[in-house]
Amino acid sequence: MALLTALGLMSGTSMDGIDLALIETDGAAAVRMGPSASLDYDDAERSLLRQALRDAAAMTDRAARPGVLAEAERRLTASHATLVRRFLAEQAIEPRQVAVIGFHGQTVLHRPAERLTVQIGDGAALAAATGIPVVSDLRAADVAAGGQGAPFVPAFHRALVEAGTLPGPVAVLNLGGVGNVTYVERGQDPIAFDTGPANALIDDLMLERTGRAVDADGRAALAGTVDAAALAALLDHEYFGKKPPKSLDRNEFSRSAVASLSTEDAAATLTAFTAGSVALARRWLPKEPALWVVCGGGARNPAILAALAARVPGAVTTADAVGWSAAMMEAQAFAYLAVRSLDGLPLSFPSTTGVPRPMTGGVLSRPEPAPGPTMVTA
Ligand SMILES: Nc1ncnc2c1ncn2[C@@H]1O[C@H](COP(=O)(O)OP(=O)(O)OP(=O)(O)O)[C@@H](O)[C@H]1O
Ligand SMILES: CC(=O)N[C@H]1[C@@H]2OC[C@@H](O2)[C@@H](O)[C@@H]1O[C@H](C)C(=O)O
Repeated sequence: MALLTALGLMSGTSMDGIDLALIETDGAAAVRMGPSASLDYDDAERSLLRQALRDAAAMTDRAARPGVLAEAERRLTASHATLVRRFLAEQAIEPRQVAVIGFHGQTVLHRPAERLTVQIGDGAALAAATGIPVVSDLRAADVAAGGQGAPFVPAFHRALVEAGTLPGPVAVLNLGGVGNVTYVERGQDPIAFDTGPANALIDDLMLERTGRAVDADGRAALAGTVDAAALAALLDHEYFGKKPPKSLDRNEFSRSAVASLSTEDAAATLTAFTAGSVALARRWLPKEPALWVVCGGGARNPAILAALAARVPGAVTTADAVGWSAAMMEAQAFAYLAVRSLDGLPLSFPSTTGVPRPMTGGVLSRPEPAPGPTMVTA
């Protein structure tokens, strides 16, 4: 099949901004990575999204937009449109050169056990604003069919691993707000699930203690000491004993176990918690991974990378070090998934989300056709 040019847009659980990536792909084995861009949310957008998560907590109908959700969806869609238009102008790309946009939106609620996952983001409005077909709501069909609706990046992780020559089995570890792993052995369906918290608890701690939601370069954690009792309490959570498929809501875990510790010791302990939950995830993998490829913002935190290397027997590296993009992996993945959606190919599998059968999905919104020439009659 011919290669299509696709844009992927991701607004992840850390709610720090939007990533955009261009790829060319046939939706199968061929993936060529192109330029990318990001747009940070401003403080007003960040607090609006945090409020949207609170207002979504009581939702039972995924189409409802209680509280600030409607406003948050409008603002978020407008920011995505701004980023797309800015990127196309900078790269001198015409909208008609882009076959599709994969629009993840922002997860505001994820309760797969209740067949409920809610991503805000208006696909039709984004198509109208950009003049490009948009595939949105990519998780909905999976959850409606009984799947976890996450993780969804594994189909892309597999394509990358199978196109390369890395020593296997390979575990691709995404450390965003939440962590998820994809285990890839050549010729087999990927195995994937959420591992536990990645940066979300660390971000929330730092926001509370310093006013800035990041432990930049792991500096606080590297200056602190792990509190063994608090770490044991954190790791004593039923999620880690649960067999995959399984996925997490951003706010599934509490950081109350580190509340009385200094900022440094609390950060060190939460960092060890992230690494420790990945180490526990190994019990669900058929073989010990030879290589762990870390992507997402966690790949930029040396304290997390060191804590991980101390806890897993395989080698630990980053996506950038193997020629992929740690920062853009998810945006690229949603571009790839949008092309698969156009082709009716599966986005998720029984071994990734627990969906009963390989499942396609996504909702396609086409821009209105440009008005044709007006007939002038005498
Ligand atoms: N230099 C850095 N040092 C430490 N942490 C960092 C650094 N840069 C980014 N991060 C962390 O990475 C996170 C963002 O990662 P990423 O963009 O992969 O998350 P996301 O896509 O929003 O989340 P998810 O994958 O869960 O949807 C933030 O939580 C931030 O704290
Ligand atoms: C419901 C939802 O948005 N989940 C996110 C979240 O952030 C990381 C982890 O939890 C993962 O399951 C998923 O994102 C990535 C992109 C995925 O679906 O692969």
